[in-house]
Amino acid sequence: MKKAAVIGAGSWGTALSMVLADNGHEVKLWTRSQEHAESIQQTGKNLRYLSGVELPSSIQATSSIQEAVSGSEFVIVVVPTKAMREVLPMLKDFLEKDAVIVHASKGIEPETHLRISEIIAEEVGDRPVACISGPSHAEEVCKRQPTTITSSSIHTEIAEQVQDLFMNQSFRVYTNPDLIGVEIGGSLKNIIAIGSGMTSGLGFGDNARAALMTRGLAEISRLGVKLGANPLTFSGLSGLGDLIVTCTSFHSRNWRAGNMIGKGMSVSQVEAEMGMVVEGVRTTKAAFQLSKKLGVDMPITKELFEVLFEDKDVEKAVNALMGRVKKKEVEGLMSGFDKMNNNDPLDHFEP
Ligand SMILES: NC(=O)c1ccc[n+]([C@@H]2O[C@H](COP(=O)([O-])OP(=O)(O)OC[C@H]3O[C@@H](n4cnc5c(N)ncnc54)[C@H](O)[C@@H]3O)[C@@H](O)[C@H]2O)c1
Ligand SMILES: O=P(O)(O)OC[C@H](O)CO
Repeated sequence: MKKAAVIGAGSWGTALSMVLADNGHEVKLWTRSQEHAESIQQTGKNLRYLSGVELPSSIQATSSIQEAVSGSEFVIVVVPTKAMREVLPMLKDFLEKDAVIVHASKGIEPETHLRISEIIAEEVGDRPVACISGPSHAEEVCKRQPTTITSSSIHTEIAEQVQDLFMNQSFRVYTNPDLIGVEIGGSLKNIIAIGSGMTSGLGFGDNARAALMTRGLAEISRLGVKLGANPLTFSGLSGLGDLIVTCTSFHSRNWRAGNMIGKGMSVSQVEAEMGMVVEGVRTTKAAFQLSKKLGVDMPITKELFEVLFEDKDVEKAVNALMGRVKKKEVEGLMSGFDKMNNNDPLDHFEP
């Protein structure tokens, strides 16, 4: 039995608390407001974010970050990316010496272009950090439906500790040492999910969605490899896996946001309507900036940036993508494979 603090009682923090409680760990779930903590304690439910779900009674909700973090061996941070710089300084002084920080959020910071593990390093200093990411909608995890994710850390033993912490019969956890690839894949799929929702909002069908997902993965991989990721990570759970789930599910906030924009709503109207974080909007800005800085061609991200931040008409964005000059498919996709040490890509996957 381990002691764990989950920082952020939105849908994902709550679902992860359930996995940890199911595994017999002592779980403190930190909420931003005292009222929310009291409501969870009194009703045994998170009425705001996962209303129909009965939480294990062992989960202790608290609005005291000191109470949550002190004594915890694992601190799982699950707030939206834009809240990281507010929350991390609040918990920093209460961290135990050997506490492992795990983050489960998916985003890149605009302007700095930092991944979340890099923001953590800036805010709390040099500590063991892991990221968990993969195709995992909270709505299904809390029903204990089969889910697979990846635990990633540059320290193999930390990734494995986190794997052991979360893994159970309905929640299967793999490890991957490629922290850059895992964080980039999980963050950038949200951009493509917004685009996928837009195509449905515009009335397009399966062909358009499949095109966007495939070419989206190509540009995610191009940027990731430029940043130092292993290209094969993008065909794993935190890459292709998460892209599939987010681009094809009504659970996805990013997909739903794109769908509403495709039907004609403005970005601000959509964000107000959702009431939950839509990470892909800010990440589109960050990825667009990064692609320009690094000279990486990301045509889908560019068009979505113009729709989301420069009021470009969605249909004009589609026309711009479809009317690009002719290209070879495979050459661009394969660039970066030379970074692999091994000549046989299949050797990189464990059975
Ligand atoms: N929902 C999912 O199924 C899911 C799955 C995997 C990953 N994620 C990722 O997890 C992260 C959190 O998503 P979520 O679905 O739980 O979001 P959510 O909108 O359901 O909840 C966000 C939580 O963060 C809190 N919060 C917001 N701003 C804050 C601030 N400034 N300070 C402190 N707390 C603040 C909110 O009160 C809320 O409890 C996102 O990065 C998301 O991409 C979500
Ligand atoms: O609801 P979304 O679009 O934020 O996606 C949630 C998760 O990232 C899916 O794995």
